Amino acid sequence: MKQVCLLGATGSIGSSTIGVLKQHPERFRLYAIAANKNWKKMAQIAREMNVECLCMFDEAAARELSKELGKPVLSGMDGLCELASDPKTDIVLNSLMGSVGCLPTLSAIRSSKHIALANKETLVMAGEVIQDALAANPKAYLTPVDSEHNAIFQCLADRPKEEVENLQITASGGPFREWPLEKFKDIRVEDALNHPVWSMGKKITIDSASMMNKGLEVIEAHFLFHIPYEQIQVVVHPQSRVHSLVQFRDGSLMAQLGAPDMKIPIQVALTWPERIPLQTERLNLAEVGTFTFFKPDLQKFRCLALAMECGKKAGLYTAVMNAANEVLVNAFLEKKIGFMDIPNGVERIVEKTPSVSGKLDLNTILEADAEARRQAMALI
Ligand SMILES: NC(=O)C1=CN([C@@H]2O[C@H](COP(=O)(O)OP(=O)(O)OC[C@H]3O[C@@H](n4cnc5c(N)ncnc54)[C@H](OP(=O)(O)O)[C@@H]3O)[C@@H](O)[C@H]2O)C=CC1
Ligand SMILES: CC(=O)[C@@H](O)[C@H](O)COP(=O)(O)O
Ligand SMILES: [Mn+2]
Repeated sequence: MKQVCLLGATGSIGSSTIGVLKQHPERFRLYAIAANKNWKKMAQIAREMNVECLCMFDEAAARELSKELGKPVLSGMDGLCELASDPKTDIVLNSLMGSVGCLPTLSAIRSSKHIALANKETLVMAGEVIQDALAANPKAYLTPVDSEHNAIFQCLADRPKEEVENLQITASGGPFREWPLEKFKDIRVEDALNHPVWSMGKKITIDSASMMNKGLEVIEAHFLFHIPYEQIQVVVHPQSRVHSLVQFRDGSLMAQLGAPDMKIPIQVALTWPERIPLQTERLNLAEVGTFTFFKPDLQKFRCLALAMECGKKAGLYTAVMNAANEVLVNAFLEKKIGFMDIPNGVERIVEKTPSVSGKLDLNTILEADAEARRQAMALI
C-alpha cells in the first residue's frame, strides 16, 4: 500500500487525483493533504478519505480546520515542507498552484520521495536547483503529471536523450487562437476563462489563454528531459487529443493520445512503469474525425515568445518571468489590469533581470522572485 501526500488537494488536479485514488483503494491510501484557505473542502476530503495529516498554508484556515476536525493541522511553508518530507509518505503529488510549490518539491526530493509533479512553476523558477537535488538524491524519483510532459515521458520510456531529435509539445491555442490581435485589448476575464478543451484552475486557464502556459511547458520540458531549447518545438493542435510527441533520430515520431482527462496522466505518474486499469473516457478516433496542427503565432502570443527567450537566456530570467506573470495574472483575474497588460508587464520586468554568473543558488532565486513581484505590483 502506497501512502500518498497530496499538495493542492482542493484544486482541479487535486480532485482528479482523488478520483484516481478512489479507483485503487487496495494500492493507494490518501495519507496527507494540503491546501491554502479552503478548509471546508479539506474537512470534507479528510473525513471521506480518512486522512491522517493535514496542512493549510493560511494560518487562520489551519485554526478553523483544526477546530472542525479536533486534531492538529500544520500551517505555512514549514508545514507544507514537513508534510512533503513525512517519513510515512511514499509519494508526494504536488498540485499546488504557483511558485509556492517549489520548496515543498525540494523537501520531497531531499527526503527521497517519489514526486509526481503537476506544479510546473517549480521547474520554471528553479529548474537547475531541482535537477541538482535529484542528482544528489538518487532514491528520489520524479514523474511528470502535466499532460504534455507525461505524454513525452511515456514516448521516451527511458530511451537515452542522444536518440531524441526533438520534442514536440502540443498546444490547444486557447480561446483566442482565432481572434485577431486588434481584439485582444477587449478580452474580458470571462472570455479568457473559457478554455476550449480543459477544465482547470483559474491561473493555468489564463496562462493557456495568453499561451504563457506553453512557454512555461517548454521550460518545464527542458529541465525534465535535459533537452536543449533548440530541440523543443510547440505545435498548435486545437483538438488536444495528441498530448505531445517525440521525434527520434531514426525518423520515428512517437505520440501519446487520449481523451482530455487529467486522470490518465495522473495515474501514469503514480503507477509508472506499470499500467493498471482506469475507468475513464476512451478516445474514439472516428468520432474526432480530423486532427489539425499549426505553427504558433508568436506575434499574437508574445508570452510564448518571451518564455522561450527567457529559457534560452537562463540565469534568473525564468524565475523573474514566472513571478511577474503570477502577480499580473492574479491582477487580471481581479479585473485590475487588462489582458494585454500581462505580456506588456512581463516584458518590462524581464528586461530588468539581474545577470548572474556561475551556478544559481536557491536564495538568489527567492530574492529575484520577491523583487520581480514587487516590480509587478508597482505596475498594477
Ligand atoms: N488543472 C490542470 O488540468 C492542470 C494543472 N497543472 C498544474 O497543476 C498545478 C495546480 O493546478 P490546478 O489544480 O488547476 O489549480 P487550482 O487553482 O485548481 O488548485 C490549486 C491548489 O493549490 C492550493 N494553493 C494555492 N495557493 C496555495 C498556497 N499559497 N499554499 C498552499 N496551497 C495553495 C489551492 O488551495 P485552496 O483551494 O485552499 O486555494 C488548491 O488546492 C498548477 O501548477 C498547474 O499549472 C498542470 C497540468 C494540468
Ligand atoms: C491539461 C494540461 O496539461 C494543460 O497544461 C493544458 O495543456 C492547457 O492547455 P493549452 O494547450 O491550451 O495550454
Ligand atoms: Mn499542460
